[in-house]
Amino acid sequence: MAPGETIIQVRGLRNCFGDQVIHDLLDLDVRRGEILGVVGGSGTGKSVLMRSIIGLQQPQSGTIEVFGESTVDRDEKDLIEIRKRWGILFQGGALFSTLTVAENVQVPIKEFYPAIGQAMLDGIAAYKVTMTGLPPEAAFKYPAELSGGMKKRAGLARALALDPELLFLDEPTAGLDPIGAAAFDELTLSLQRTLGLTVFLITHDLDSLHAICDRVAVLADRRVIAVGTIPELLALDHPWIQEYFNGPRGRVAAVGAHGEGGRGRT
Ligand SMILES: Nc1ncnc2c1ncn2[C@@H]1O[C@H](COP(=O)(O)OP(=O)(O)OP(=O)(O)O)[C@@H](O)[C@H]1O
Repeated sequence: MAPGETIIQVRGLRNCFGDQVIHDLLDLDVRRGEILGVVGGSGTGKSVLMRSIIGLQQPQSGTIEVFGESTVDRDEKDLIEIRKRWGILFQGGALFSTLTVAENVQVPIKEFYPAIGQAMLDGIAAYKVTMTGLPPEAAFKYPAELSGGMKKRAGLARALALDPELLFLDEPTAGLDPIGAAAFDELTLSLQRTLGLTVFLITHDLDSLHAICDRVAVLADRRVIAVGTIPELLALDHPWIQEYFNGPRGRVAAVGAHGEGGRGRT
């Protein structure tokens, strides 16, 4: 696939839980090589959208293609080849608490490549741990021994275990202090550039949107109401978009990213 080509295509998506309609007629395209920020009020269905895309949530209707293949109504084993091509950092890191960081990183490798020997597994885990900016000794620690920021990095190391082309990040900077969050943004951007990743980034973090996202998709009214760069979104007259980006926090984040010394992408 060429850069800019659609890597995730969602059309007419409908998700309900009982009487509660979460998504209706939702469309979205994610292009290869971009960092797409996904924003929306709490409960608008950002995580449900991600879970639908990766085949963990069966929608009522609609189509979803990732790398040109449907992820709807597929058995887990049908999705094996696609699952090897993406990595996921779930909200909160979702590390296995009884495994060390290295063992956590090795979980997806063992699942998909059971024949790989322990020495190579250890080598890959050490490399991924270093790649995410953790000290080498962090590989031997248990999640409970790590700070919040280190847990996120360990989760990212596991998400990168299989050298994915596509990375899903669900609120990676939530719970981090501003310095830790900015450092995680830098890491995401540098990995995306170095590895040529496409990143689907669910976030509430306005600083992250300004600092690293190429485009932002806005979820409201059960669908994606707009996708574009932040200046493109600001030109729209939607009340939630105006309130979000032009409210007090939005303005501070914009000054931080585009003001003196800033290097906003959008
Ligand atoms: N398995 C489930 N069963 C029933 N309802 C669910 C389920 N998963 C999600 N929901 C509901 O779907 C809605 C959307 O949830 P989701 O977690 O996707 O929101 P979100 O936009 O990611 O929110 P936040 O920003 O607060 O994380 C919520 O009202 C939630 O309660």
